[in-house]
Amino acid sequence: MTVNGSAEPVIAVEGVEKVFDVRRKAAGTLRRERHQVRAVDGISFTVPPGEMVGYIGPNGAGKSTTIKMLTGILTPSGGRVRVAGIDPSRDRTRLARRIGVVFGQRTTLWWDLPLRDSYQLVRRMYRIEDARYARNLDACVDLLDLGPLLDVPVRQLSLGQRMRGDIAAALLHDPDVLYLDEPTIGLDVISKAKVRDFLRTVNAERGTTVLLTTHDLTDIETLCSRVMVIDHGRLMYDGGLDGLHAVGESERTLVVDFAAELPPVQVPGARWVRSEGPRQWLAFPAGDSAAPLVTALAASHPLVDLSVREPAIEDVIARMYGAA
Ligand SMILES: Nc1ncnc2c1ncn2[C@@H]1O[C@H](COP(=O)(O)OP(=O)(O)OP(=O)(O)O)[C@@H](O)[C@H]1O
Repeated sequence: MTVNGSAEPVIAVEGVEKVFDVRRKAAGTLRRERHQVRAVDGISFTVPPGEMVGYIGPNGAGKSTTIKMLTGILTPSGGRVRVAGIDPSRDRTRLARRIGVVFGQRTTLWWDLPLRDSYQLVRRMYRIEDARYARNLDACVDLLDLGPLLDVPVRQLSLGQRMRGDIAAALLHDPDVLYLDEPTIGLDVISKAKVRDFLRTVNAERGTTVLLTTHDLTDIETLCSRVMVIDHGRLMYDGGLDGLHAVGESERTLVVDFAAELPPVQVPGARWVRSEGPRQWLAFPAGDSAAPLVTALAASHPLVDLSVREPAIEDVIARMYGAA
């Protein structure tokens, strides 16, 4: 990748705005009034090559609009965007060779074609040379377990299989930057883990820069060193996940099944939340490790089972605003 090794950011966004003109019916009349929606309202950030950044926020916050401006689908109303040194809205075709895009909610594959044929079309579209295509396809097939799926039409794939197929398609041309919009939405636990492992490997081995939009905090925790939070079109936070938890005073929950019904247990570092038969819920700061709690509980009471529940990203954000 050409920008790798230099201090140049691969994504540079400076004071970017996107205003939509919409017409809405005025209350109590049949008239339609003009109205402006500031979907993105003056955002600035840079992403150095090889970083994996989470881009999160509540519904309607402006995430997709930002990503569409970074891919060149939408032209900003103001400000400046550069991706791999290219102005996306001016040179979308050139940019397409440098970026890969995956939307969890829809496929970029050909519905009636087997995966193998879809990949051939991608190869022709991007004019990927034979050796590189073979190398990238082999790596994706291997790491994403796509071998048995290559001859299956896309419409017959499960959501998790299709998502793995989509991610491979986005990487065949070796993009510098990968945009992922809800890549684990609707997937089961095993498929989610596979997708996350794969993304980590791609990032580590190829140095691909990743911008990830998700509502699943575990995606962010397992993949991203940095998170940006957007709300009402503005960047509310840009930093490490620990900082977000601290600002949001967020908590994780330990769900413990004891061998017998017990009075509320008291453990240092945790707060009893509720009990239901032998099951108890204990909250602890999201930035802390669960290990000392588990050790303390196991030492004092026989345990049958336990699990840790992550705070929903909406809760973290809601608390963040509550604390602000
Ligand atoms: N083409 C459009 N025309 C008019 N308004 C739009 C358009 N696209 C987005 N918006 C508005 O811009 C705001 C931001 O939308 P956007 O889709 O970027 O949010 P988001 O953060 O991606 O939300 P979600 O998590 O629900 O996908 C919303 O108020 C939305 O209704």
